[in-house]
Amino acid sequence: MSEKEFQQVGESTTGPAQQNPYGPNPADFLSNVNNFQLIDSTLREGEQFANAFFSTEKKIEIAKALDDFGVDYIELTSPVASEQSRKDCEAICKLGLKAKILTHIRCHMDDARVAVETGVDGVDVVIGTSKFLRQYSHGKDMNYIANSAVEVINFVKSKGIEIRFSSEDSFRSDLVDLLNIYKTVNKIGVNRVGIADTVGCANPRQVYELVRTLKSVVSCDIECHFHNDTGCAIANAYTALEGGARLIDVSVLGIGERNGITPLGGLMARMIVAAPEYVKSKYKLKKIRDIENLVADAVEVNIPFNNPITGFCAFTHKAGIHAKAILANPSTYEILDPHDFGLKRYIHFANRLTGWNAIKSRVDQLNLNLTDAQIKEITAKIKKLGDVRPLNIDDVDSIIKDFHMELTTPMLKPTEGEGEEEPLDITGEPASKKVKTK
Ligand SMILES: CC(=O)SCCNC(=O)CCNC(=O)[C@H](O)C(C)(C)COP(=O)(O)OP(=O)(O)OC[C@H]1O[C@@H](n2cnc3c(N)ncnc32)[C@H](O)[C@@H]1OP(=O)(O)O
Ligand SMILES: O=C(O)CCC(=O)C(=O)O
Ligand SMILES: [Zn+2]
Repeated sequence: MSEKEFQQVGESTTGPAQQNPYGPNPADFLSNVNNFQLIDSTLREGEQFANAFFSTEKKIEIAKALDDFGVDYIELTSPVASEQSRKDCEAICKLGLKAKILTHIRCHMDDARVAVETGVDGVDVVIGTSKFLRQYSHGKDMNYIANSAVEVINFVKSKGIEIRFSSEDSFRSDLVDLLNIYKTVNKIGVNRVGIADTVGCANPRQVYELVRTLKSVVSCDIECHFHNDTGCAIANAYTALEGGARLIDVSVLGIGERNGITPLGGLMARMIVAAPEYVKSKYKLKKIRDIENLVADAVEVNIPFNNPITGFCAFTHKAGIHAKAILANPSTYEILDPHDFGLKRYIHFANRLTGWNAIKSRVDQLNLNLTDAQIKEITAKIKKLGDVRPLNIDDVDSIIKDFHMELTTPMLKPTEGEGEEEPLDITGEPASKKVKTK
């Protein structure tokens, strides 16, 4: 459907989010909903998306766009993945971006030695702690994991750059194992610990509980990484922040392994409702559409129709009841203000679910003078035609203009023998059936 089929309505609303009664509970002193940071992993997790191939130039373009948007960190593919990955990592480090540059490695000295030479601001270290990964991925026990974590962390710290330790598959790991390893790495001064829902199995309640528990055993910041296999990635990120996590991993459009992780745009939609001032002051929300288009083009996908914020109908209102209320006050059916994202709202009135209020607003836009009764009559014609086929804005405008013209043009008297067959208008009704009163 083209934009032309919609009527654009309204100016910026006065902060519907601020009136949201479901905002964070101010009594929750651990919450970081008003004080979170973003680690964008489009150039790491996102490169693991099935369709992704980023040339050096494309990586640089994406990194610059993310930096301009205001993400706090940009995470890059491991420099040991390939020779070009290492060179790209070095090239991005040299750009002098405001965002800190991280690279993501296995918990192994071989990887760490290469990582610290790239010029990154920090290293994200990960190792699987669940039974599945310990048995079938790397084959190491918790004791070995703890020892190699300590070695890698101390080494990276000695280079004067940030270090984060994360357990892969945290939600299928033994809680005691997890807390022990996190306590160990916290003690030796890791900058952050990470929780990863690697298979997307966690729900928001489990996330909240794990973050709160972890918060009671470590003093460093907590980062969270959520896969979206069961559709909880945004909700889990939000509850992680409520529970006291400080950093969330995102990628543009959520691209990553399988169906990906918490999407940057979707998380912004959630967070602007919860913390409007913080989000608006920190991130250039009007850039979201451009960044999504950039990445969508790069990995050859379309933006999903139901994407938060940028889905083609994210701010399009259709049913008559909705349209009437939106025209009166957009907050009736919008929790997000499209203008915050440099976008517009539309009323889709060319269909049989429309109502006379929506049609009246189109009549006003066309600068025509018709009574409410006349507009209701036009609405009935639109619905009648809308029962037969999909409509577009030109259909509706023709019905309106035709009706108006009939009102304002004097009827020609048929000469004898002519006019037995009255002309039908676009809706198939005799033109003379129109109400002529004002
Ligand atoms: C959940 C995640 O997304 S984690 C991040 C995933 N990212 C990547 O995999 C980056 C891209 N990967 C690569 O380029 C390659 O897999 C490399 C270069 C890292 C390794 O390649 P290869 O040496 O050929 O090994 P391969 O990929 O087949 O297997 C992974 C190896 O890493 C080991 N390993 C896996 N995870 C870890 C870990 N967290 N810490 C230490 N070692 C690990 C495995 O035991 C296996 O070692 P093996 O050679 O003894 O079998
Ligand atoms: O490093 C991390 O925290 C997460 C790694 C990852 O991509 C995952 O576990 O899904
Ligand atoms: Zn992941």
